[in-house]
Amino acid sequence: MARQQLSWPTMARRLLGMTRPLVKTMGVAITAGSLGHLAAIAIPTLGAWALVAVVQGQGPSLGALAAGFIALGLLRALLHYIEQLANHDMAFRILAVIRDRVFKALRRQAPAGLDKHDSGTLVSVITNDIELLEVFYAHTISPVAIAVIVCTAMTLFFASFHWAYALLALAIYLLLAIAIPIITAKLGRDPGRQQRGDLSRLNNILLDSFRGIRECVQFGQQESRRSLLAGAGDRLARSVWQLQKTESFNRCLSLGLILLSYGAFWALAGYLYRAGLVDWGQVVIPAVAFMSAFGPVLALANLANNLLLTFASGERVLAVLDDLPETEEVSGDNIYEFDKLTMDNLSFSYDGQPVLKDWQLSLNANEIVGLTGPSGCGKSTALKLLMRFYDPSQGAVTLNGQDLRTVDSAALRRMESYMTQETHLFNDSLLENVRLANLDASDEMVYAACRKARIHDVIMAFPEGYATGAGRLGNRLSAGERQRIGLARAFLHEGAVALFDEPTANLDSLNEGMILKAIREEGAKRAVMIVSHRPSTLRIADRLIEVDTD
Ligand SMILES: Nc1ncnc2c1ncn2[C@@H]1O[C@H](COP(=O)(O)OP(=O)(O)OP(=O)(O)O)[C@@H](O)[C@H]1O
Repeated sequence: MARQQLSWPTMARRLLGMTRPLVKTMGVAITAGSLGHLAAIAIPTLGAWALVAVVQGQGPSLGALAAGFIALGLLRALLHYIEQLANHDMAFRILAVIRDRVFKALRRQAPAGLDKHDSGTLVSVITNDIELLEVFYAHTISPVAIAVIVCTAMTLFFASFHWAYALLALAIYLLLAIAIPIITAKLGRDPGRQQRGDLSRLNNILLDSFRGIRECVQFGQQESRRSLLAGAGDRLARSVWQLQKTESFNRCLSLGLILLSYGAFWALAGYLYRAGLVDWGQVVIPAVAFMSAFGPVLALANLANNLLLTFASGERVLAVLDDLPETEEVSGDNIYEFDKLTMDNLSFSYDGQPVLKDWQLSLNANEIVGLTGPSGCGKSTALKLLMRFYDPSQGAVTLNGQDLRTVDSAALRRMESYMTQETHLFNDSLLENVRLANLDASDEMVYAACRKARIHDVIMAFPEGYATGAGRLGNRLSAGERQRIGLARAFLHEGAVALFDEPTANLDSLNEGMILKAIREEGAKRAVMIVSHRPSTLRIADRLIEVDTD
């Protein structure tokens, strides 16, 4: 992930940009929220006004007053409901859009781009980080607008009694809504990032430990693993604690300021009264309104607390969206015939680390080419370049003479199948696990591919046969059996080119012989490249390429 550190305004602008299609819903939330807060402030203010009026002998009837309170209360409830509904409707719609964009970005980057990420971080981004953006969409945008509207309305209301009230209120609002969030943001930004980072580190260690549980047991590493987990848990607890301290400080600061402002308002009102600038009704009514009007601005002051985590998450989500794929998808014409795949003077580096240098290689229709060489010399990397998971740093891979960088990506995937050293089984039936190599294949075609890969009898021995769920089998399939499922997929794929990376590494000599015979038969209708260290496997090759690292 591009670990960019975005400024809060940049991030807010980018996250805000995603709300454009839902601007009407946001308008409803802001209108309902502003009116709802004004209705809430009007309840105690109406009480104060009635009190003053009664003392002056011209109060409203009790019935009218009660009706006013009830109407304002109901209005407040209804408007609050509408505000929350609109905000959450908008937030969850936007989260769906962001999730979709993140998955699209991951698809664009897969498979090569994803090698750079650890799966724990990606899982955190896809789940927790996106969820946390809800705070921004449901509890940040409209509260800011609502606070601006309500504070402006209240400042004007106070000015109608005396300009000094308005000035004091405005100063307090600005301190609460701007100064305190800025202080909190400064203090809490690093702890926020730290907390998100520590959480994904903990996820990584957990996933890693699950995957390596057998090695832990075999090599007696349970205790060291436990202390690694405990250490990550402690680090997370410390960063959460640090964040909590910032939040508590923020709350103390805002509540302290509000209490001080009560005193300041009463002192100002007392001064104005003694100076004969206001009557006592103009003391009580604005003072009660002042004390009741902090809801929206307090929400704004507390917002910085929530935004610390939300923006740390936003940074990670945007980093996934901004990550560039290793290779750009190309859309062009379909390719119907396969003639030749070549590497011309090709060099390739992983992040500046050279792996392949001046490679020359060709694979013709209906031939089997063996590729061998010392471990780490770049054989698997060469297959990935033939699949265009990566583009070369120098030179080119060409298909029928055309640079792979200009070949239609979907057509290329239809033309080439690639069996890797590890076969991943999805949590689906074995039938579907094989069929994913060719979704149009009938059940009979899947069985035939499995027979060729010498896995049919193994599958049929399970009580549910091909319907057996791969997830339920857990680790029951041996490495060789998994590998043969990978082979069955390669046989089922109808592309003109089949690339095999160590297809017989986990097989006994009997199975190896049978599978090589099947691959040999494939070679009659497809171009096959086999990467292997085994001379017995390479014997079926028409041509052998030996990589020389000197
Ligand atoms: N995604 C990657 N990022 C960085 N380096 C990588 C990556 N994949 C492989 N390498 C490095 O590139 C080199 C070539 O790896 P590759 O897997 O292509 O070798 P190989 O010849 O297939 O090895 P083996 O015979 O052991 O399978 C190795 O040094 C490996 O560590």
